[in-house]
Amino acid sequence: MGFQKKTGKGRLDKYYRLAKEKGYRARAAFKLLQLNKKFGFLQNSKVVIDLCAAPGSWCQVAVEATPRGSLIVGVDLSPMKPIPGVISFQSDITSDKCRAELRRHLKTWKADTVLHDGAPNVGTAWIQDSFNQAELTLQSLKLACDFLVEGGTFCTKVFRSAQYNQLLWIFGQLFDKVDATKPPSSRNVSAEIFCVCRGFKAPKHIDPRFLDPRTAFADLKENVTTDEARVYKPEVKKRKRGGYEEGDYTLYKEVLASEFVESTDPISILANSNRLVLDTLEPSLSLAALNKMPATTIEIRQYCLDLKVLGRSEFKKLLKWRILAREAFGLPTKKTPQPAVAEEEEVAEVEPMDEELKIQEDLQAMKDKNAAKRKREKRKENERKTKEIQRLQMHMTAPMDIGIESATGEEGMFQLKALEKDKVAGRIAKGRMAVLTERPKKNQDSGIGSSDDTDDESDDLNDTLERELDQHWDSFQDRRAKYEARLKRRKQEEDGEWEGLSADEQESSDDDIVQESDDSDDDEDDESPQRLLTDLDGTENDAGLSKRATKFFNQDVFKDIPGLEQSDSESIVGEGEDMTDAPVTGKSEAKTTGSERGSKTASKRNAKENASLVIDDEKEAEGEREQDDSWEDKHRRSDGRPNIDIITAEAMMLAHQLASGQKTKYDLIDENFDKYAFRDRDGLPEWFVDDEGKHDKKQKPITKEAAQAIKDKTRALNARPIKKVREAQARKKFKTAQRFEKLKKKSDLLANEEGMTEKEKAESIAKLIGKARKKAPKRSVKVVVARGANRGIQGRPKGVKGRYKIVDSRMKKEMRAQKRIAKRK
Ligand SMILES: C[S@@+](CC[C@H](N)C(=O)[O-])C[C@H]1O[C@@H](n2cnc3c(N)ncnc32)[C@H](O)[C@@H]1O
Repeated sequence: MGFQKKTGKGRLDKYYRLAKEKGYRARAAFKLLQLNKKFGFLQNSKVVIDLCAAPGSWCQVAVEATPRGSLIVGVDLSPMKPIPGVISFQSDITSDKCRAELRRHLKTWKADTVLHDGAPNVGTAWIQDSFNQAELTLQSLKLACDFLVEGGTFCTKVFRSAQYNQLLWIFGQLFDKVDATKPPSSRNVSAEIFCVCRGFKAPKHIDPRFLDPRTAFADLKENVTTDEARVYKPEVKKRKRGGYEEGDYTLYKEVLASEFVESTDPISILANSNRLVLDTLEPSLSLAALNKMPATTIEIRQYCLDLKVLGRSEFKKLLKWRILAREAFGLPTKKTPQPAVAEEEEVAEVEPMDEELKIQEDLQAMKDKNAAKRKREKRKENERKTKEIQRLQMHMTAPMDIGIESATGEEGMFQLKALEKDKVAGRIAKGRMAVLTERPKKNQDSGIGSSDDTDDESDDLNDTLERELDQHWDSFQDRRAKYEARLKRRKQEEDGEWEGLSADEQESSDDDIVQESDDSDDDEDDESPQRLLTDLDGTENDAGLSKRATKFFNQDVFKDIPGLEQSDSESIVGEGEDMTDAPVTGKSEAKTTGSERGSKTASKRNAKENASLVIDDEKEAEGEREQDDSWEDKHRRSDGRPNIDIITAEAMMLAHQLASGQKTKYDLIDENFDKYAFRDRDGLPEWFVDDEGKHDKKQKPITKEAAQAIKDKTRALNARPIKKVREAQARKKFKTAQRFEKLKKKSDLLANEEGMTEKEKAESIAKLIGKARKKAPKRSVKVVVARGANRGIQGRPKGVKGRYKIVDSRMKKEMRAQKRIAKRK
């Protein structure tokens, strides 16, 4: 017979695993451990009887929990592997033989505790199963009453069935204290419950009716084996515990077939008779008619010979035959119109049970199916979530992705479907169109609501406009916040560099900023959003110069430069823009300053550049500013500091000089005004200008420290593992963390385990840790066969490094032989 894995009902649960780990033969061990922990009856038990003990886990627990040298006797229908310290034998606990055997083992002793965890073969109808279980419990109680010492304990399994209350009542009569409990290790799906009956009263005389299932479960027994059950479920064989009927002491019963046909209770005849007689010595008209009927086939005759061997389908055929016979005899049947109420019932009796059973079965099947489906879905959902979290932890996904995915579920907040339902999507689409098409109209119109549109439409338009204004206002707020932050940052960076400015000027500059924001606030009333944004930037003053440019050119140095005042604002704006927004690089500074000095070439170039910088359109300006913003955002770290990677020794040296205060930004700018800055490039070929551009720079001296710093940096970069390796390392780390987390959970579970001692807990946890620990790789041992030059040598063979083992040709065979012998033992 193949081994069947217990996967049903989630059998491989934690207790199953724990039982395996601890060497218990069944997970049931934990039920007794938990019961004993709660009621503590095994500690003082010197004699224990375990009824229905196989495979023996309760016996194992009993050996552990009882005082050393206690007598433990286990009995079961099935054979049981021996357990040290336990006497076990095979017997039926309902038999007298079992009682005698127990007596033999106990001699004159009495048991302190009787355990019973018996379960008869189940799998038929639930009512039948539970009744059999209750019967078995009563049998075990009977044995307990025979063997228990006064004050002893009886611990038994009971099903929460119709007999449960009767059993509890009987326990109550025989014991001082009865506790019914379900230990945590007992599955919730199981109807089992455990009764711990303490303080056996040991009465001199026990009313035999207590221990007789016929009387103990008197009013329930009839329900269990009805005639219908016997006919429709003939495979459920029931022992005849009720004894013989009054005055009828024969087991074999014959009934005339005509009687069966005429009877109003055909079921009881089929259930209680052995044979339907079709031929009698005395002539009978009705039997003759039955014999002549074409429906009385050989098959039917065979069925009538022995009713006890018939199954459900045969009984059905007999009942059909009966109906045909009744029709032939003119007796009322279900098909005929109902002449008499009394006879109408007889056939109708058969159907309800059949249908009811079917409906019940169908209902149950549907329920099971639904429950399974729900469970499956829940499990899938949980698995999906776990995976997502893992992916997130491994940086394989962004939290946003989860949001999107989860939004696709039923509860998705932003489901388009849901929007469609509410017709919101349509409204949104409509609103958008309105924005695009109605805007120009609005400018032509004198005002909102002045059009001839219907009220609804104008309301929609108002809504849309309002929404749009809100959006503009929000984006304006965002941008203003960003702008102010940037401005502040710049101011901080440049503090001290504008030493030439007086305090008043500084104040005025501050005022300017306030003014700007005020302006922009005022502009809020202006309906053009573009204007809002342009003013917000506020980098220009009335003359078209940026503030910084104005400050710059207000310096005394520029006072005497002719043409600067009348220089077109566009070019100055360009310069101003360059000064403020472009990143400071030697080259750009050189260019800018070159133009300022009025050098012919540079000014020409600048004129070109400035021409390209001319901003005729506010939108374009805005776009550029946005580009600058994004450049700045990109090149700034989250803490607001510039994100510059220094990769050349020259840059490192400059950075060092700037950081140590040896030089200022303006020193660096000044240094760039050299002979190379004023080259006349007019008329030169492009390739030449390009090539010159690469070299017409002053070679700056590089300090030893800067060179070393760059070298170190490069070395550190090179020493860094490649991306793949780093990912693998991260994965490994993550997996280890996961394993550790699992281990922690398991240990917590074990630590909170009720049915274990502290020592056991510590041992189990140590075992878990041992398992989780990465095993050290086995050190390889070189096997050297002792032949040739190695035959009979002492010590390390020549040319062999590391661990070694010398073997000879016999060793393999001898080892195998030893194993064979050990197996035979
Ligand atoms: C759930 S198992 C008992 C498990 C046991 N307590 C343990 O811990 O290993 C139920 C046992 O009851 C036994 N059993 C059922 N009817 C019995 C009977 N009439 N006499 C003896 N044993 C019976 C079955 O053979 C089965 O081994």
